[in-house]
Amino acid sequence: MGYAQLVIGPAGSGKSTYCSSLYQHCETVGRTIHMVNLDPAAEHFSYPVSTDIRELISLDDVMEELGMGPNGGLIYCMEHLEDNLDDWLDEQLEGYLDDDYLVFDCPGQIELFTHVPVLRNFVEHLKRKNFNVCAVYLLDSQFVSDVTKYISGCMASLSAMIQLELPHINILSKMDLVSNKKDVEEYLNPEAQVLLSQLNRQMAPNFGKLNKSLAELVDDYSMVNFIPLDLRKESSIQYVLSHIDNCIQYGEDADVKVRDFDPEED
Ligand SMILES: Nc1nc2c(ncn2[C@@H]2O[C@H](COP(=O)(O)OP(=O)(O)OP(=O)(O)O)[C@@H](O)[C@H]2O)c(=O)[nH]1
Ligand SMILES: [Mg+2]
Repeated sequence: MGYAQLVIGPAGSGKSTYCSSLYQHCETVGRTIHMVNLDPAAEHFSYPVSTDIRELISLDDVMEELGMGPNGGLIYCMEHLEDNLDDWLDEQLEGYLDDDYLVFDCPGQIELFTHVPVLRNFVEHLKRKNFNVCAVYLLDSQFVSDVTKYISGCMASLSAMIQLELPHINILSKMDLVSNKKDVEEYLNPEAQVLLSQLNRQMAPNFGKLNKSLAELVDDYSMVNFIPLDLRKESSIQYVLSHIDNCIQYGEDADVKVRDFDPEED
């Protein structure tokens, strides 16, 4: 049984920075995680990359040789990955041990987790290979001060949930940039009434019905529980990590084993 985080979210939401901080944190506490780069356009890394999609295909080559633009080229690269799950990916996965913990740093193109089936097939493949996978969706806290941007971020997260059908953790990133924590707090576990009144205040009256449905949707499915992440604080990283570990049952097997061998218990 392997464990994996699939780190997703809009462009620039802080995925790679999170990956890097997570790696450092794990190093500090003496825990081994393996970083996998799934972004064929990435150039600089502040964590050691143990598996890299660019060894399979790079965006530069695709753009140069096929004359594609950056976004079409990226989709092309990811589809190439999809075509190579059984050979390239499996070869890579064979290099890991049974209960290794992998963190996949994904590209930020929103298409990848809204309607292009590549990531879905990718995680299906990981599941077949006996990985417990969790989607870690990052949303930039800077967008949360505005309720309309917040709703759009929630909808993108919901798309990912529907597309991927994975255990899912929402994270509000870049909390160090939030000067007034109170502004953000009501968005961590928002209530339909609060969202609705804010939406109605900002938008023309003819959106009233739509706003009500959106606010209720967000509330009904209680999909929007955001965990704030402040990378300056080790405790914040630890808190986020423990939620994710819980989601993929990391560490539970170990507990069971200890208990099994405890002579005090029957
Ligand atoms: N202040 C602050 N800046 C951050 C934080 N996380 C990321 N950034 C900045 O936000 C920008 C984007 O960060 P990345 O980690 O590259 O974001 P990403 O989601 O990997 O971006 P793409 O891979 O291009 O989609 C960079 O300039 C980072 O320095 C944070 O916690 N605090
Ligand atoms: Mg990145």
